[in-house]
Amino acid sequence: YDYIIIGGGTAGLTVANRLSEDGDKQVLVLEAGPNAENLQEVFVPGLIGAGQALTTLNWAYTTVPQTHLNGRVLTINAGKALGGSTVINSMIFVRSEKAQYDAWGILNNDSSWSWNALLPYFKKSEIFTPPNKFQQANGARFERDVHGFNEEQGRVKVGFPNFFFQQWSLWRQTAMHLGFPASPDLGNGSPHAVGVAPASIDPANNTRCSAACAYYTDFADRPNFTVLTNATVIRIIWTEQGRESEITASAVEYINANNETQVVNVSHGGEVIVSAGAIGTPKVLELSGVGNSSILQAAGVKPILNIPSVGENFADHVNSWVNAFTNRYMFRYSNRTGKSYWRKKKQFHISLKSIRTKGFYSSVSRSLDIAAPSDIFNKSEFNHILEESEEKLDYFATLLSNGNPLLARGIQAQHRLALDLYRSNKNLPLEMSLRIFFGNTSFEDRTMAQNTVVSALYAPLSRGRTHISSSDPFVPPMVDPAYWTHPLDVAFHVAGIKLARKMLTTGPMASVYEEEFEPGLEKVTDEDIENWLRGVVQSYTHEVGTMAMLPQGLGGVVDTNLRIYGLKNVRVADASIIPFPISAHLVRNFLS
Ligand SMILES: Cc1cc2nc3c(=O)[nH]c(=O)nc-3n(C[C@H](O)[C@H](O)[C@H](O)COP(=O)(O)OP(=O)(O)OC[C@H]3O[C@@H](n4cnc5c(N)ncnc54)[C@H](O)[C@@H]3O)c2cc1C
Repeated sequence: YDYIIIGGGTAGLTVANRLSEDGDKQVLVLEAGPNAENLQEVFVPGLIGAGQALTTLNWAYTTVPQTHLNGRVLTINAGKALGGSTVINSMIFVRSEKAQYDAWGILNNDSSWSWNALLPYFKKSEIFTPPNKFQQANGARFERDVHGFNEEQGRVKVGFPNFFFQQWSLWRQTAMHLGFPASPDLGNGSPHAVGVAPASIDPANNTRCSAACAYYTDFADRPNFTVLTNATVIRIIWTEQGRESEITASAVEYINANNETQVVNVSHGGEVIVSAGAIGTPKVLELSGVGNSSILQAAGVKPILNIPSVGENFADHVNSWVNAFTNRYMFRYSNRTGKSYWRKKKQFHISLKSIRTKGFYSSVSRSLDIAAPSDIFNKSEFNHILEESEEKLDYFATLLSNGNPLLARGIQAQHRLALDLYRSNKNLPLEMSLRIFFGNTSFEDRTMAQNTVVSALYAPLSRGRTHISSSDPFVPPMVDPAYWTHPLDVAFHVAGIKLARKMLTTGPMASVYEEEFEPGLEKVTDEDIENWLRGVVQSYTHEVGTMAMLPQGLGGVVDTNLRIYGLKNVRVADASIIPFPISAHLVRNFLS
């Protein structure tokens, strides 16, 4: 094969589709999971929770006990199917603040990684359906200039939901009362606002448009585009020619559905592209002998190339919530026909009719409110917080870099940039969204009359790591996101809970507020909230950064062409290359 792609997920299928446009090139995708596109739990948007619960479609990585979260072990969901995480994700298709994409280019001294340079590709990837009158009446807005409509080139079907709860309009009005502008488009690079999020859903039939739907199903008959499912890659095999810079991938070893070991060869001049996700990719590289030599030796793998930053620089979003009782009014909802579904309680009834009639299950509708520092801190208070972080730049860069001096410089460069962006209100630390079911209370134990505001911590400064601990490919990797290690992350998250409370109790949301029950009104001070949060915070499963695109002098693993330093023909294309987390929900748009 001219190109062997390890992992048929979000980025892997995108790359495979585009490469196979050249009919002279043979492209192979090896995907560990099955093709699950025909499962109702996958294609019915509203059954999203059921999809995640299917452990067969979810790697469900577990973390080591988290020091700053009361020693709790958290789960990080990641899709294990053709289409990767887009098979189980929430389908929100928004973009981050321009300055955050620009930060990638600044860190790499390469302006080809910037909002302006990426926007044409963002547009190329999508087939966008503008909102109709019903969707506009429910708050959907779009700016034509930032979207793609080309049915020849576009692949991901993107549009607005057809189903809206009444409370979302109250939520948006409340946000506006609190000073958030109404967003003209949450994908326009200025998402510090409130608006209705577009979703990767096919408007023709209200079904999920995963990466498999976008980049594989309609192209499966290309003779040069081969996809093997249930194929778990064990390692890359190398042709060593003496000098490190000439280490060349010659083949890839995988285990097929019958548990047989197979080898596929890379053509002369061909390439291997690793797209196994932010946890899967460093694992494949480490099993192949590329990574921190001491970690590899301890795991029983012969080192081929010592790159100590492989698996480091791990960043993830986390979330938490405020739950409040509400009155019945909130649960009457309208669809196109204006019909009331108040009495319908079987939430997990698989409703194909619902997607036909644009009912509850036809979308995962979200109105998002993206907050900046100015929304949660007053200026002098925030300056003080930033000064404290600036004084400790060295300390945290060293602490978070696991004894790797080059990466310490890289983390320090990221932190400096993040603090500068915070100062100019361009690093957006929180996403707020209104939901009806969220938190630790099981679905069965919930009363219906409940509102949740989810507060997600974006742009975190904490960095952790993931590494193999065994040469056995079926032993899950060690995952330590080191959540909440940096005090600025804690300060933002506590402030997010206070903002969530304020949103629930400000008009017009206040008109449907009855009483808060989580964290509970007895949690008054910042310290009370912080202590409660340590016991409940969850992963938002937006992990990035473990094969960071950074200069070698800053502890990078890949260059700006996504080639791994020191390897002749191996690139990485997935969330692991993102050096600096962005404030979007999260990277689907970018990886497409
Ligand atoms: C539950 C959930 C909700 C989310 N909600 C949203 C959202 O609403 N909007 C948004 O933009 N983002 C969301 N995200 C994040 C987003 O979906 C991911 O960041 C993105 O899809 C990651 O893409 P990727 O290409 O890096 O990895 P993935 O899409 O995860 O692809 C990696 C692929 O590699 C395969 N693989 C791994 N190891 C091997 C191996 N050894 N051999 C062969 N194959 C292997 C995996 O099975 C998988 O298919 C969500 C994520 C999750 C998990």
